[in-house]
Amino acid sequence: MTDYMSGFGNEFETEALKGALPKGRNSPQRCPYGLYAEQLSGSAFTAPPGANRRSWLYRIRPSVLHARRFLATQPSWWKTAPSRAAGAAIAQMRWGAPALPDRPQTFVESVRTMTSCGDADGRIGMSAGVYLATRDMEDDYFYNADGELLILPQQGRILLETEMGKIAAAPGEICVLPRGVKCRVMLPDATARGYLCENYGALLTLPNRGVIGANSLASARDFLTPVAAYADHDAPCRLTVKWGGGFYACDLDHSPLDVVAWHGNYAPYKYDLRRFSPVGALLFDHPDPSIFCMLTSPSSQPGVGDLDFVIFPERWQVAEDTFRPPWFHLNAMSEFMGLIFGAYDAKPSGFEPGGMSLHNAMLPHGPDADAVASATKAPSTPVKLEDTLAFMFETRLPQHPTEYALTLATLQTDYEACWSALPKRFNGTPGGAA
Ligand SMILES: O=C(O)Cc1cc(O)ccc1O
Ligand SMILES: [Fe+2]
Repeated sequence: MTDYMSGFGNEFETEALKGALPKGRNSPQRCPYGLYAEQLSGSAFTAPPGANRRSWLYRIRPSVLHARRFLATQPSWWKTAPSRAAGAAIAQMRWGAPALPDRPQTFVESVRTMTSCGDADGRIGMSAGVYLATRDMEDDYFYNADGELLILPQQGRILLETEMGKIAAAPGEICVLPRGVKCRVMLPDATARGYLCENYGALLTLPNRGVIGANSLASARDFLTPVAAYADHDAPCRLTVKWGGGFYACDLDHSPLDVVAWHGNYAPYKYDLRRFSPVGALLFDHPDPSIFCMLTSPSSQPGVGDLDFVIFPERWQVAEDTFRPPWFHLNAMSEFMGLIFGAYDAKPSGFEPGGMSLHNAMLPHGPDADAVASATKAPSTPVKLEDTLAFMFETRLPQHPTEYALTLATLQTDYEACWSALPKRFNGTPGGAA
Protein backbone atom coordinates (compact mmCIF):
# COMPACT_ATOMS: atom_id res chain seq x y z
CA MET A 1 0.00 0.00 0.00
CA THR A 2 2.88 2.32 0.69
CA ASP A 3 5.98 2.29 -1.44
CA TYR A 4 8.99 4.55 -1.29
CA MET A 5 11.99 5.91 -3.16
CA SER A 6 15.23 6.40 -1.26
CA GLY A 7 17.45 9.46 -0.95
CA PHE A 8 17.51 12.99 0.47
CA GLY A 9 16.68 16.01 -1.70
CA ASN A 10 17.00 13.96 -4.89
CA GLU A 11 15.34 14.71 -8.17
CA PHE A 12 12.67 12.02 -7.88
CA GLU A 13 10.14 11.03 -10.50
CA THR A 14 7.12 8.85 -9.95
CA GLU A 15 3.85 8.09 -11.74
CA ALA A 16 0.85 6.13 -10.49
CA LEU A 17 -0.33 5.62 -14.08
CA LYS A 18 2.13 4.57 -16.73
CA GLY A 19 3.02 7.45 -19.02
CA ALA A 20 1.45 10.13 -16.80
CA LEU A 21 4.71 12.09 -16.48
CA PRO A 22 5.40 14.30 -19.48
CA LYS A 23 8.69 13.29 -21.08
CA GLY A 24 11.51 15.82 -21.38
CA ARG A 25 9.48 18.88 -20.43
CA ASN A 26 7.46 20.22 -17.51
CA SER A 27 4.49 21.92 -19.09
CA PRO A 28 3.54 20.46 -22.46
CA GLN A 29 0.62 21.94 -24.38
CA ARG A 30 -1.46 18.95 -23.27
CA CYS A 31 -0.39 16.68 -20.44
CA PRO A 32 -0.92 12.92 -20.67
CA TYR A 33 -4.33 11.73 -19.40
CA GLY A 34 -5.63 15.31 -19.57
CA LEU A 35 -3.85 16.15 -16.29
CA TYR A 36 -2.99 19.69 -15.25
CA ALA A 37 0.66 20.62 -14.65
CA GLU A 38 1.32 22.63 -11.47
CA GLN A 39 4.61 23.71 -9.94
CA LEU A 40 5.01 23.66 -6.16
CA SER A 41 7.95 25.84 -5.12
CA GLY A 42 9.72 25.12 -1.85
CA SER A 43 12.26 27.91 -2.38
CA ALA A 44 12.52 31.18 -4.28
CA PHE A 45 12.76 30.57 -8.04
CA THR A 46 16.25 32.02 -7.88
CA ALA A 47 17.65 30.04 -4.93
CA PRO A 48 21.12 28.67 -5.72
CA PRO A 49 21.68 25.02 -6.58
CA GLY A 50 21.46 22.89 -3.44
CA ALA A 51 18.92 25.24 -1.90
CA ASN A 52 16.59 25.33 -4.90
CA ARG A 53 13.61 23.04 -4.31
CA ARG A 54 10.50 22.57 -6.39
CA SER A 55 8.35 19.81 -7.77
CA TRP A 56 6.02 19.50 -10.74
CA LEU A 57 2.68 17.92 -9.93
CA TYR A 58 0.41 16.42 -12.60
CA ARG A 59 -3.05 16.47 -11.17
CA ILE A 60 -6.67 15.83 -12.03
CA ARG A 61 -7.64 19.39 -11.10
CA PRO A 62 -5.33 22.34 -10.47
CA SER A 63 -5.19 23.61 -6.88
CA VAL A 64 -7.07 26.79 -7.83
CA LEU A 65 -10.16 24.58 -7.93
CA HIS A 66 -9.41 23.59 -4.36
CA ALA A 67 -9.21 27.17 -3.28
CA ARG A 68 -12.77 28.47 -3.39
CA ARG A 69 -13.40 31.14 -0.85
CA PHE A 70 -11.52 30.48 2.39
CA LEU A 71 -13.31 31.39 5.61
CA ALA A 72 -11.59 31.77 8.96
CA THR A 73 -12.25 28.83 11.25
CA GLN A 74 -12.31 28.69 15.01
CA PRO A 75 -9.13 29.37 16.96
CA SER A 76 -7.13 26.32 17.91
CA TRP A 77 -4.44 25.32 20.39
CA TRP A 78 -2.03 25.38 17.47
CA LYS A 79 -0.19 28.66 18.03
CA THR A 80 2.22 30.52 15.82
CA ALA A 81 5.17 32.77 16.65
CA PRO A 82 5.31 35.52 17.64
CA SER A 83 3.07 34.51 20.51
CA ARG A 84 3.66 35.02 24.19
CA ALA A 85 1.43 33.84 27.00
CA ALA A 86 0.98 36.32 29.82
CA GLY A 87 2.53 35.47 33.15
CA ALA A 88 5.23 33.03 32.06
CA ALA A 89 8.05 33.14 34.60
CA ILE A 90 11.53 32.03 33.62
CA ALA A 91 11.99 28.46 34.76
CA GLN A 92 13.18 25.05 33.75
CA MET A 93 9.94 23.29 32.87
CA ARG A 94 8.84 19.71 32.53
CA TRP A 95 5.56 18.04 31.69
CA GLY A 96 4.28 14.48 31.97
CA ALA A 97 2.68 12.92 28.91
CA PRO A 98 -0.57 14.70 28.01
CA ALA A 99 -3.71 12.54 27.95
CA LEU A 100 -5.68 11.95 24.77
CA PRO A 101 -8.84 14.07 24.61
CA ASP A 102 -12.06 12.27 25.45
CA ARG A 103 -13.80 13.67 22.35
CA PRO A 104 -13.03 12.91 18.72
CA GLN A 105 -10.31 15.13 17.29
CA THR A 106 -8.45 14.84 14.03
CA PHE A 107 -4.69 15.21 13.85
CA VAL A 108 -5.01 18.88 12.88
CA GLU A 109 -7.69 19.66 15.48
CA SER A 110 -5.60 17.96 18.13
CA VAL A 111 -2.35 19.90 17.76
CA ARG A 112 -1.37 21.70 20.96
CA THR A 113 1.60 24.01 20.75
CA MET A 114 3.86 24.00 23.80
CA THR A 115 6.46 26.60 22.78
CA SER A 116 7.21 28.90 19.89
CA CYS A 117 9.99 31.24 18.89
CA GLY A 118 10.90 33.64 16.12
CA ASP A 119 8.37 34.85 13.62
CA ALA A 120 6.56 32.70 11.06
CA ASP A 121 6.12 35.68 8.72
CA GLY A 122 9.82 36.43 8.98
CA ARG A 123 10.57 32.77 8.13
CA ILE A 124 12.58 32.42 11.32
CA GLY A 125 12.12 30.06 14.25
CA MET A 126 9.82 27.20 15.06
CA SER A 127 7.10 25.86 17.30
CA ALA A 128 7.14 22.66 19.31
CA GLY A 129 4.12 20.75 20.48
CA VAL A 130 2.10 17.57 20.49
CA TYR A 131 -0.76 15.98 18.63
CA LEU A 132 -3.33 13.86 20.44
CA ALA A 133 -5.48 12.47 17.66
CA THR A 134 -8.57 10.32 18.16
CA ARG A 135 -10.30 10.57 14.77
CA ASP A 136 -9.36 10.03 11.12
CA MET A 137 -9.39 13.03 8.81
CA GLU A 138 -11.92 11.32 6.59
CA ASP A 139 -13.31 14.23 4.60
CA ASP A 140 -10.81 16.73 5.97
CA TYR A 141 -7.66 17.82 4.20
CA PHE A 142 -4.99 20.23 5.29
CA TYR A 143 -1.92 22.10 4.28
CA ASN A 144 0.39 24.38 6.18
CA ALA A 145 1.61 27.55 4.53
CA ASP A 146 3.61 28.64 7.60
CA GLY A 147 6.30 26.01 7.69
CA GLU A 148 7.29 22.43 7.18
CA LEU A 149 6.10 19.93 9.75
CA LEU A 150 8.36 17.45 11.48
CA ILE A 151 6.14 14.72 12.94
CA LEU A 152 7.36 12.24 15.57
CA PRO A 153 4.87 9.49 16.42
CA GLN A 154 5.23 8.45 20.07
CA GLN A 155 2.21 6.20 20.57
CA GLY A 156 0.20 4.72 17.70
CA ARG A 157 0.99 4.76 14.02
CA ILE A 158 -0.06 7.42 11.56
CA LEU A 159 -0.79 7.13 7.88
CA LEU A 160 0.10 10.44 6.32
CA GLU A 161 -1.74 10.55 3.00
CA THR A 162 -0.22 13.39 1.03
CA GLU A 163 -0.89 14.60 -2.47
CA MET A 164 2.57 13.25 -3.39
CA GLY A 165 2.02 9.78 -1.92
CA LYS A 166 1.35 7.91 1.31
CA ILE A 167 3.69 7.62 4.29
CA ALA A 168 3.18 5.10 7.08
CA ALA A 169 5.04 6.06 10.25
CA ALA A 170 5.30 4.32 13.63
CA PRO A 171 6.94 5.38 16.91
CA GLY A 172 10.71 5.48 16.31
CA GLU A 173 10.22 6.98 12.87
CA ILE A 174 9.77 10.60 11.81
CA CYS A 175 8.17 12.21 8.81
CA VAL A 176 8.51 15.64 7.28
CA LEU A 177 5.66 17.32 5.43
CA PRO A 178 6.87 20.27 3.38
CA ARG A 179 5.15 23.64 3.44
CA GLY A 180 2.21 23.65 1.01
CA VAL A 181 1.81 19.88 0.55
CA LYS A 182 -1.80 18.81 1.06
CA CYS A 183 -2.53 15.84 3.27
CA ARG A 184 -4.86 14.04 5.55
CA VAL A 185 -3.78 11.98 8.56
CA MET A 186 -5.35 8.61 9.24
CA LEU A 187 -4.96 6.60 12.45
CA PRO A 188 -4.42 2.86 11.84
CA ASP A 189 -4.50 2.27 15.61
CA ALA A 190 -7.58 4.48 16.17
CA THR A 191 -5.60 6.98 18.29
CA ALA A 192 -2.16 8.51 17.97
CA ARG A 193 0.03 10.69 20.15
CA GLY A 194 3.25 12.29 19.10
CA TYR A 195 5.39 15.39 18.88
CA LEU A 196 5.22 18.04 16.23
CA CYS A 197 7.71 20.69 15.25
CA GLU A 198 6.79 23.42 12.83
CA ASN A 199 9.84 24.85 11.13
CA TYR A 200 9.32 28.36 9.78
CA GLY A 201 12.89 28.81 8.56
CA ALA A 202 15.11 27.20 5.94
CA LEU A 203 14.15 23.67 4.97
CA LEU A 204 15.50 20.92 7.18
CA THR A 205 18.61 19.41 5.74
CA LEU A 206 21.42 17.06 6.71
CA PRO A 207 23.95 18.76 9.00
CA ASN A 208 27.54 19.26 7.93
CA ARG A 209 29.50 16.30 9.19
CA GLY A 210 32.77 18.26 9.30
CA VAL A 211 35.69 16.09 10.37
CA ILE A 212 33.39 13.08 10.80
CA GLY A 213 33.58 12.83 7.02
CA ALA A 214 31.22 11.51 4.38
CA ASN A 215 29.50 8.83 6.48
CA SER A 216 27.76 8.16 9.85
CA LEU A 217 24.90 10.00 11.53
CA ALA A 218 21.90 10.08 9.15
CA SER A 219 22.61 8.74 5.66
CA ALA A 220 20.80 10.19 2.66
CA ARG A 221 19.88 6.72 1.40
CA ASP A 222 17.82 5.99 4.52
CA PHE A 223 15.31 8.77 3.81
CA LEU A 224 12.18 7.51 2.08
CA THR A 225 9.87 9.52 -0.15
CA PRO A 226 6.53 8.01 -1.21
CA VAL A 227 5.67 7.08 -4.77
CA ALA A 228 2.75 8.88 -6.39
CA ALA A 229 -0.73 7.78 -5.28
CA TYR A 230 -3.95 9.61 -6.13
CA ALA A 231 -7.63 9.65 -5.32
CA ASP A 232 -10.13 10.30 -8.12
CA HIS A 233 -12.89 10.90 -5.66
CA ASP A 234 -15.71 13.36 -6.30
CA ALA A 235 -17.50 13.96 -3.00
CA PRO A 236 -17.93 16.89 -0.62
CA CYS A 237 -14.98 17.53 1.69
CA ARG A 238 -13.15 20.36 3.38
CA LEU A 239 -9.68 21.83 3.01
CA THR A 240 -8.16 23.67 5.96
CA VAL A 241 -5.13 25.88 5.47
CA LYS A 242 -2.88 27.26 8.17
CA TRP A 243 -1.67 30.62 6.91
CA GLY A 244 -0.04 33.40 8.90
CA GLY A 245 -0.99 31.70 12.16
CA GLY A 246 -4.70 31.62 11.22
CA PHE A 247 -6.83 28.72 10.08
CA TYR A 248 -9.02 29.01 7.00
CA ALA A 249 -11.32 26.40 5.49
CA CYS A 250 -13.12 25.96 2.21
CA ASP A 251 -15.55 23.36 0.88
CA LEU A 252 -14.52 21.16 -2.02
CA ASP A 253 -16.38 18.74 -4.21
CA HIS A 254 -13.43 16.40 -4.79
CA SER A 255 -10.40 15.02 -2.99
CA PRO A 256 -7.42 17.37 -3.33
CA LEU A 257 -5.08 14.35 -3.17
CA ASP A 258 -5.43 14.00 -6.92
CA VAL A 259 -1.81 14.06 -8.11
CA VAL A 260 -1.29 11.19 -10.53
CA ALA A 261 2.41 11.78 -11.15
CA TRP A 262 5.11 14.15 -10.00
CA HIS A 263 8.79 14.87 -10.34
CA GLY A 264 11.17 17.10 -8.45
CA ASN A 265 13.17 17.57 -5.27
CA TYR A 266 10.49 19.02 -2.96
CA ALA A 267 8.55 16.19 -1.37
CA PRO A 268 7.57 14.60 1.95
CA TYR A 269 9.81 11.97 3.47
CA LYS A 270 10.20 9.62 6.39
CA TYR A 271 13.21 8.28 8.29
CA ASP A 272 13.61 5.48 10.80
CA LEU A 273 15.61 6.93 13.71
CA ARG A 274 17.10 3.47 14.35
CA ARG A 275 19.06 3.94 11.12
CA PHE A 276 21.06 6.78 12.72
CA SER A 277 24.70 5.82 13.23
CA PRO A 278 25.92 7.68 16.32
CA VAL A 279 29.52 8.80 16.71
CA GLY A 280 30.79 9.51 20.21
CA ALA A 281 33.48 9.62 22.85
CA LEU A 282 35.96 6.75 22.51
CA LEU A 283 38.24 7.50 25.44
CA PHE A 284 37.09 10.24 27.80
CA ASP A 285 34.73 13.21 28.27
CA HIS A 286 31.16 13.84 27.19
CA PRO A 287 31.03 15.62 23.82
CA ASP A 288 28.54 18.29 22.83
CA PRO A 289 25.15 16.88 21.73
CA SER A 290 25.63 18.39 18.27
CA ILE A 291 27.20 15.05 17.33
CA PHE A 292 23.68 13.64 17.46
CA CYS A 293 22.15 16.20 15.10
CA MET A 294 20.16 14.38 12.44
CA LEU A 295 18.52 17.29 10.64
CA THR A 296 19.10 21.01 10.81
CA SER A 297 17.43 24.17 9.59
CA PRO A 298 20.39 26.48 9.07
CA SER A 299 20.08 30.15 10.00
CA SER A 300 21.83 33.13 8.44
CA GLN A 301 24.60 32.74 11.06
CA PRO A 302 27.23 30.29 9.82
CA GLY A 303 27.10 27.01 11.73
CA VAL A 304 24.16 28.08 13.89
CA GLY A 305 20.83 26.31 13.55
CA ASP A 306 17.49 28.02 13.56
CA LEU A 307 16.44 24.50 14.47
CA ASP A 308 18.63 21.50 15.18
CA PHE A 309 16.80 18.21 15.49
CA VAL A 310 19.01 16.11 17.77
CA ILE A 311 18.36 12.53 18.85
CA PHE A 312 19.68 10.45 21.73
CA PRO A 313 19.43 6.89 20.41
CA GLU A 314 20.68 3.56 21.74
CA ARG A 315 24.46 3.62 21.97
CA TRP A 316 27.47 2.34 23.82
CA GLN A 317 29.09 4.41 26.53
CA VAL A 318 32.77 3.61 26.87
CA ALA A 319 34.48 6.79 28.07
CA GLU A 320 36.84 6.23 31.00
CA ASP A 321 37.19 8.46 34.06
CA THR A 322 34.24 10.41 32.73
CA PHE A 323 30.99 11.65 34.16
CA ARG A 324 28.94 10.02 31.41
CA PRO A 325 25.48 11.66 31.53
CA PRO A 326 25.01 15.18 30.13
CA TRP A 327 26.90 17.76 32.16
CA PHE A 328 25.52 20.75 34.01
CA HIS A 329 25.32 23.64 31.61
CA LEU A 330 23.83 26.91 30.44
CA ASN A 331 23.22 27.02 26.71
CA ALA A 332 23.07 30.03 24.41
CA MET A 333 20.46 28.07 22.50
CA SER A 334 17.15 26.83 23.91
CA GLU A 335 16.27 23.15 24.28
CA PHE A 336 12.86 21.48 23.99
CA MET A 337 13.06 17.75 24.68
CA GLY A 338 10.77 14.75 24.36
CA LEU A 339 11.05 11.03 24.95
CA ILE A 340 9.72 8.50 22.44
CA PHE A 341 10.48 5.47 24.62
CA GLY A 342 12.68 4.25 27.45
CA ALA A 343 14.52 6.41 29.96
CA TYR A 344 16.92 9.34 29.46
CA ASP A 345 20.25 9.04 31.24
CA ALA A 346 20.24 12.56 32.73
CA LYS A 347 16.74 12.08 34.15
CA PRO A 348 16.21 8.43 35.15
CA SER A 349 12.78 9.26 36.54
CA GLY A 350 10.25 12.06 36.04
CA PHE A 351 10.95 12.46 32.32
CA GLU A 352 8.48 9.95 30.94
CA PRO A 353 7.74 8.73 27.42
CA GLY A 354 5.36 11.22 25.84
CA GLY A 355 6.54 13.88 28.30
CA MET A 356 8.45 17.08 27.52
CA SER A 357 10.93 19.50 28.99
CA LEU A 358 11.98 23.04 28.22
CA HIS A 359 15.42 24.31 29.17
CA ASN A 360 15.41 27.80 27.82
CA ALA A 361 18.37 29.88 26.69
CA MET A 362 20.81 30.55 29.54
CA LEU A 363 18.79 28.66 32.14
CA PRO A 364 20.92 26.19 34.09
CA HIS A 365 20.11 22.51 33.82
CA GLY A 366 21.72 19.09 33.78
CA PRO A 367 21.55 15.67 35.35
CA ASP A 368 19.21 15.22 38.31
CA ALA A 369 20.44 14.25 41.78
CA ASP A 370 19.81 10.52 41.22
CA ALA A 371 21.70 10.53 37.92
CA VAL A 372 24.63 12.30 39.58
CA ALA A 373 24.66 9.90 42.52
CA SER A 374 24.83 6.82 40.32
CA ALA A 375 27.05 8.20 37.54
CA THR A 376 29.74 9.40 39.93
CA LYS A 377 30.07 5.88 41.37
CA ALA A 378 29.46 3.71 38.29
CA PRO A 379 32.40 1.60 37.10
CA SER A 380 34.04 2.83 33.88
CA THR A 381 33.19 -0.36 32.00
CA PRO A 382 31.42 -0.24 28.63
CA VAL A 383 27.66 0.08 29.09
CA LYS A 384 25.02 -0.02 26.41
CA LEU A 385 22.16 2.45 26.74
CA GLU A 386 19.36 0.29 25.37
CA ASP A 387 15.66 0.78 24.59
CA THR A 388 15.92 4.53 24.75
CA LEU A 389 15.06 7.27 22.29
CA ALA A 390 14.98 10.89 23.38
CA PHE A 391 15.17 13.94 21.15
CA MET A 392 15.73 17.67 21.31
CA PHE A 393 14.52 20.60 19.24
CA GLU A 394 17.34 23.07 19.79
CA THR A 395 17.08 26.59 18.48
CA ARG A 396 19.20 29.72 18.65
CA LEU A 397 16.05 31.61 19.71
CA PRO A 398 14.46 31.66 23.17
CA GLN A 399 11.26 29.60 23.28
CA HIS A 400 8.05 31.00 24.74
CA PRO A 401 5.67 28.55 26.42
CA THR A 402 2.03 28.80 25.38
CA GLU A 403 -0.97 29.25 27.62
CA TYR A 404 -1.69 25.56 27.00
CA ALA A 405 1.79 24.59 28.24
CA LEU A 406 1.48 26.78 31.33
CA THR A 407 -1.86 25.29 32.32
CA LEU A 408 -1.40 21.68 31.21
CA ALA A 409 -2.42 19.31 34.00
CA THR A 410 0.82 17.34 33.65
CA LEU A 411 3.03 20.38 34.29
CA GLN A 412 5.47 19.33 37.01
CA THR A 413 5.39 22.37 39.25
CA ASP A 414 8.18 21.01 41.44
CA TYR A 415 10.50 20.12 38.55
CA GLU A 416 13.49 22.02 39.92
CA ALA A 417 13.32 19.82 43.05
CA CYS A 418 15.02 17.10 40.98
CA TRP A 419 18.27 18.98 41.65
CA SER A 420 17.68 19.97 45.27
CA ALA A 421 19.26 16.83 46.76
CA LEU A 422 22.59 17.53 45.05
CA PRO A 423 25.01 17.55 47.98
CA LYS A 424 27.69 20.08 48.73
CA ARG A 425 30.76 17.93 48.09
CA PHE A 426 33.41 20.58 48.68
CA ASN A 427 34.93 20.28 52.13
CA GLY A 428 38.33 21.84 51.59
CA THR A 429 40.09 18.51 51.01
CA PRO A 430 41.24 17.49 47.47
CA GLY A 431 39.05 14.37 47.56
CA GLY A 432 35.88 16.23 48.55
CA ALA A 433 33.15 14.58 50.57
CA ALA A 434 32.57 10.87 49.97
O1 LIG B 1 20.16 19.03 28.40
C1 LIG B 1 20.05 17.93 27.86
O2 LIG B 1 19.71 16.92 28.49
C2 LIG B 1 20.45 17.77 26.41
C3 LIG B 1 21.91 17.64 26.30
C4 LIG B 1 22.53 16.41 26.22
C5 LIG B 1 23.90 16.31 26.19
O3 LIG B 1 24.47 15.10 26.10
C6 LIG B 1 24.69 17.44 26.28
C7 LIG B 1 24.09 18.68 26.34
C8 LIG B 1 22.71 18.79 26.35
O4 LIG B 1 22.10 19.98 26.36
FE1 LIG C 1 20.91 20.82 27.72
